[in-house]
Amino acid sequence: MADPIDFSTPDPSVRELLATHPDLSLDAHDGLLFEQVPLETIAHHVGTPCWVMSSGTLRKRAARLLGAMEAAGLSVSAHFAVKANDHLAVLRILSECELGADVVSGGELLRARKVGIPASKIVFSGVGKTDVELRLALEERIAQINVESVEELEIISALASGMDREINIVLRVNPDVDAKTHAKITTGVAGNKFGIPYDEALPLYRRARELPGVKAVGYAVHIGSQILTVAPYRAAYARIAELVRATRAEGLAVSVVDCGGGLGICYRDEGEGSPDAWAGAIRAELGDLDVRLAIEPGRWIAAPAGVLLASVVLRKAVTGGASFLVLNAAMNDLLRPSLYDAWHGIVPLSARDAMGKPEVVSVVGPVCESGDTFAQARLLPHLQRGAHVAILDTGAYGAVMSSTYNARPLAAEVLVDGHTWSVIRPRQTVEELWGNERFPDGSEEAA
Ligand SMILES: Cc1ncc(COP(=O)(O)O)c(C=O)c1O
Ligand SMILES: N[C@@H](CCCC[NH3+])C(=O)O
Repeated sequence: MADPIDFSTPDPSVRELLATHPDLSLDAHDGLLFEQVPLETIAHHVGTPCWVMSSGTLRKRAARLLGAMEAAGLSVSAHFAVKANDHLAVLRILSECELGADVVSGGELLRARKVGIPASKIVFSGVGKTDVELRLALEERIAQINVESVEELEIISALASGMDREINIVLRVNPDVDAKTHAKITTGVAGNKFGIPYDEALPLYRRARELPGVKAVGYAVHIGSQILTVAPYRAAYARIAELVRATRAEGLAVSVVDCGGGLGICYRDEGEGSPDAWAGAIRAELGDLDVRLAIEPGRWIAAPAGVLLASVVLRKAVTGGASFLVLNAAMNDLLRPSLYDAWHGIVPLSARDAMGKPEVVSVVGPVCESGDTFAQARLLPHLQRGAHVAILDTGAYGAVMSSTYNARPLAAEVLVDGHTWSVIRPRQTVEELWGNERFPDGSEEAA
């Protein structure tokens, strides 16, 4: 007899999706479990939309990544890319796993410090750090600032000298290597705003050695996100190795290479980026350089550790076409499908629903934008009004990219750990949406 949840479709079935998500399972009685917690329980008590993060998945994936580096014989300091998920509870778990932080704003820096990540384990990237943010980094004495332009180098030098400080700087190089990822998340080809053009890196390194307040210690490279093959990494690292050798040939010391992040995950059926292959690329190209190595992973650790729970508000029938399944989650919650046409698995929470007769539907949110679409022409089990679903792989670039567009309060967040769960951010109230708004006459209430 055919497996009732293994229906034939170009998209992965519920069973196939669960096979690539080991901490999600379908229990005949309790429905979809994250670790050992029935997600229906959370939907029932907390309501939807609701983000759910798994502590166990975060820990396992952090350990797996660090283990791959170690197995390759590499001593690497790992800095979690806080932009992927900046919730304090998530950062605390990852800091307990020995990860430092890669930050791109003063706010992220302070979040990392708030959970006790030592300044010595914080690196600061980004093309437009403000003076206020740079002063904060200098005051905190973070490990290094990844510099993205000559202009920024001069600003940091002036600020640091004014504060009588010296800070380690690493030049982020744009190696002009195509990461073969989505155009909106590639960062390492000429023309992207990120990094210093390859040919300008060594002259700038020379210049940095002459400037007060800054100590050039190495190079960084980050070519993009959701990278699934090792070839772009090898190409980028080979160029960095060449640069390190050329720099040393001039008698200049280089002690750090920051290999960036970008390792991709399996959203659909693309297979996930391999930590072993990534570690192999680092070892092959940079292993004999005698430098301190760093990585900045975000998505690979956090994305599969999160789901977004939503309810079916209604089914909208379309004559002669696929019905719309309108959810109570929307693009203001999860922006990735609207922004990048990203594909996310959608799985019913109830075991009975998950085994329902499949049909082709379009899954949309209620926001007034045609782009507010989670899935087009998706084969899903038949779902009725009120049914709950989990949108998978939303632990990275999910809640952090939410907005309150259409006056929709930010969704609640829950953390599961084994059999237990807790609310780590209550649902925002409508009153909180306008709590900071004032009328021009200074009053807080409409007349
Ligand atoms: C400088 C830098 N480091 C690390 C990351 C993390 O990337 P990912 O989440 O793809 O690992 C990013 C985001 O792409 C980044 O811009
Ligand atoms: N926000 C993007 C990734 C950008 C990574 C940051 N440079 C995503 O959801 O895939």
